[in-house]
Amino acid sequence: MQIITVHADDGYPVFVGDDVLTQVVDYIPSNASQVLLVAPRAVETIAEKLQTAAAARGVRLTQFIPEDGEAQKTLSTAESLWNLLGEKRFGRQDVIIGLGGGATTDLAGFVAATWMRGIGVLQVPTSLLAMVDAAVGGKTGINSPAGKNLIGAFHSPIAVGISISALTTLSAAEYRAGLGEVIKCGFIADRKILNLIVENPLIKDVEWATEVGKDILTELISRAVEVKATVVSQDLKETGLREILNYGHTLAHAIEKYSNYTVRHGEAVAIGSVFAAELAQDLGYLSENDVDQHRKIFSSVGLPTSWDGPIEPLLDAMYSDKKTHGSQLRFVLLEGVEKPSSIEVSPDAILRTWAGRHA
Ligand SMILES: NC(=O)c1ccc[n+]([C@@H]2O[C@H](COP(=O)([O-])OP(=O)(O)OC[C@H]3O[C@@H](n4cnc5c(N)ncnc54)[C@H](O)[C@@H]3O)[C@@H](O)[C@H]2O)c1
Ligand SMILES: O=C(O)C(=O)C[C@@H](O)[C@H](O)[C@H](O)COP(=O)(O)O
Ligand SMILES: [Zn+2]
Repeated sequence: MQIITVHADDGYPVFVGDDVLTQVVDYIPSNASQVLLVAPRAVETIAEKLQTAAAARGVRLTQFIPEDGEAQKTLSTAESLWNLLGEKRFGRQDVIIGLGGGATTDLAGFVAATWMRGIGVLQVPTSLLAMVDAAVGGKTGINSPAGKNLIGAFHSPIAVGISISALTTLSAAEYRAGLGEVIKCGFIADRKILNLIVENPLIKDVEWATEVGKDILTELISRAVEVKATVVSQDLKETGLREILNYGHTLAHAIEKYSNYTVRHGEAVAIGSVFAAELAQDLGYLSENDVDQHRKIFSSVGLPTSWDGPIEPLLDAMYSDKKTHGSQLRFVLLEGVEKPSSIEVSPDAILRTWAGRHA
């Protein structure tokens, strides 16, 4: 087992191992008398294990089963959770456990951040995407009709437990979507991630990755978490540096919203990162080879690299992006692998690149 420490707020450990549920349960504060477990039906087997472990600790556990996927990141689900916390008389010392994919850890974290102005949350990610990204770093939130993740709070967890064995029940498509965020980390801060993926093409196959390739998968997960931990430890509230974790997300969030969340987050990040590379090439920061590298690596793991819908509604949605300053759109662009920065981009430049790639 490996422990990666995030130095934000009080600091917290991220446990990475085959099965680290016990380590997470050990972090339930000793004065907590109850725990709210937020977990979708897809991870019921792990939820049962957590219930047994919590019972052994003498805490009362209530489980809330949200709708699956992005549909749970809504105000009405958050309200149901607040009502449940009130009904069960949850106090400041009690905690929430978010068990599931990134949608669940975002929701559970947001409810923990807002109940009584903030109670503890333990994050137990079960999708690859949540392991390498969503459960770590303290960004929590829900969506609104105005856009994705527009309502939320920074709320660091007490601890995060990444049990690699959880991935054995994850679908092939969800697993590949998680690789989108892993590759993003490679481009912004760790070229070894890109090398590992190129050297191990079978990594795209979740069965291979969780059996024969388990050591490589574990290294990829740990490296991606290290990237996130290093950035978040320096800039928890995204005053600058943290924006690099948003590589590919300006377009990705617009595509997710426009497609009514039928495009997976990790798939949208792959499309958005390739577009960011094309934009960087048009603006003179990257070469054609760099753009090819983006297309090849994302498509090598079965991720999409382009989007066929119209650009106008996407451009409109991009103006709700949190990196926007006033009316000025900003993109995270690369000047090379491991060289990200946040750059103001005109709508004309976006339209030109979009038109060029469809020529
Ligand atoms: N807070 C952050 O820093 C951050 C970072 C990245 C992404 N996100 C958010 O995370 C969300 C995407 O996360 P996601 O891709 O995990 O989506 P998700 O939570 O919708 O999970 C994807 C699907 O996999 C299922 N699933 C999860 N674990 C499983 C398992 N072990 N076995 C079987 N099925 C399982 C889920 O029930 C769901 O159907 C988006 O809302 C995105 O905005 C947040
Ligand atoms: O942790 C961050 O910071 C990120 O930007 C990580 C992203 O992968 C993640 O999707 C995040 O939720 C996006 O945040 P947002 O502030 O653009 O909504
Ligand atoms: Zn993301």
